[in-house]
Amino acid sequence: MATKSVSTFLEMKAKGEKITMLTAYDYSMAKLLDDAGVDSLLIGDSLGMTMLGYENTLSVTMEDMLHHVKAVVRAAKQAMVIADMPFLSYHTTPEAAVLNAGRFIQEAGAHAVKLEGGFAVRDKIEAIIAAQIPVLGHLGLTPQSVNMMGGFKVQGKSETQARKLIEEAKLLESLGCFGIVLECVPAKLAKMISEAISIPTIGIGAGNGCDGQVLVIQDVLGMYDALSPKFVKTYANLKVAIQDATKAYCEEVKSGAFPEEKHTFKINEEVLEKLY
Ligand SMILES: Nc1nc(=O)c2c([nH]1)NC[C@@H]1CN(c3ccc(C(=O)N[C@@H](CCC(=O)O)C(=O)O)cc3)CN21
Ligand SMILES: CC(C)C(=O)C(=O)O
Ligand SMILES: [Mg+2]
Repeated sequence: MATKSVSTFLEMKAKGEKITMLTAYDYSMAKLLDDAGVDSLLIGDSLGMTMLGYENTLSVTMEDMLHHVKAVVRAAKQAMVIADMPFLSYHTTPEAAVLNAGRFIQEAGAHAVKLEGGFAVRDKIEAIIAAQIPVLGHLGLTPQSVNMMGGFKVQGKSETQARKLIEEAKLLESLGCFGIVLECVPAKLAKMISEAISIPTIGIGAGNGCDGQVLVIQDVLGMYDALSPKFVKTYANLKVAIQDATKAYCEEVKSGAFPEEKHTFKINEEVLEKLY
């Protein structure tokens, strides 16, 4: 089966069919999610927090990202694979932005890239799209601006902020982005934006009026507790499952109950005889 693409996203919005997206950072998880039928896999720079243990996403490099994007691409058979551009990989010049976006396509095999911001990164988005690389926008809470925002806070609550968000969403549409992630934006504003543009909005903490939803997979599976944003729904509690399994394994190794005979390999008795 061919992978889902930019046109799939646009058709889904036109038909009113919701788009599903989850983050994935490694082969085995990406394979499970792809087999389960998720529409798109995002290698988020949130991997800096969930996979690498940083406090925010600012330390993540192109090399960190490429390593994980390559692993996810190997697993994806039907989902669209989107690589998140890390801090500083698209902020300097349009040329640098194209070359870095291009590495995700050429070296890693991603289908599209995502980057944060509106007016401030307009020329970079234009240049990447001119190079025929599909771009997913990202507005609202843009974690790479954490030091400007003074923390991970809901965005677009004031009239000025809300107007800016609406204008930026229209700008991204006009530049040719194939969708926009709306992160931590009031639900009614996100709905208004979704209705005002023809490209899909993918919400995270932005309510049910968006055209699709994205969450961080560790949050969905209940295996990362350094953060607990209000917008997360935990669909499984793997923290408990993983810790119970770990404790059971350790107990059985200590007691000698594991491994059992069925977990072992045999040697011919005649060979053994010669060794004695
Ligand atoms: N595991 C994980 N999940 C995420 O959703 C996520 C990451 N990591 N890393 C990158 C960013 C950071 N994100 C965050 C982190 C914290 C909040 C948070 O605590 N928000 C408050 C809202 C505060 C306010 O009222 O302004 C909340 O209560 O949800 C939100 C988004 C979303 N992203
Ligand atoms: C939460 C999503 C949208 C993201 O940007 C990430 O995982 O890095
Ligand atoms: Mg990100």
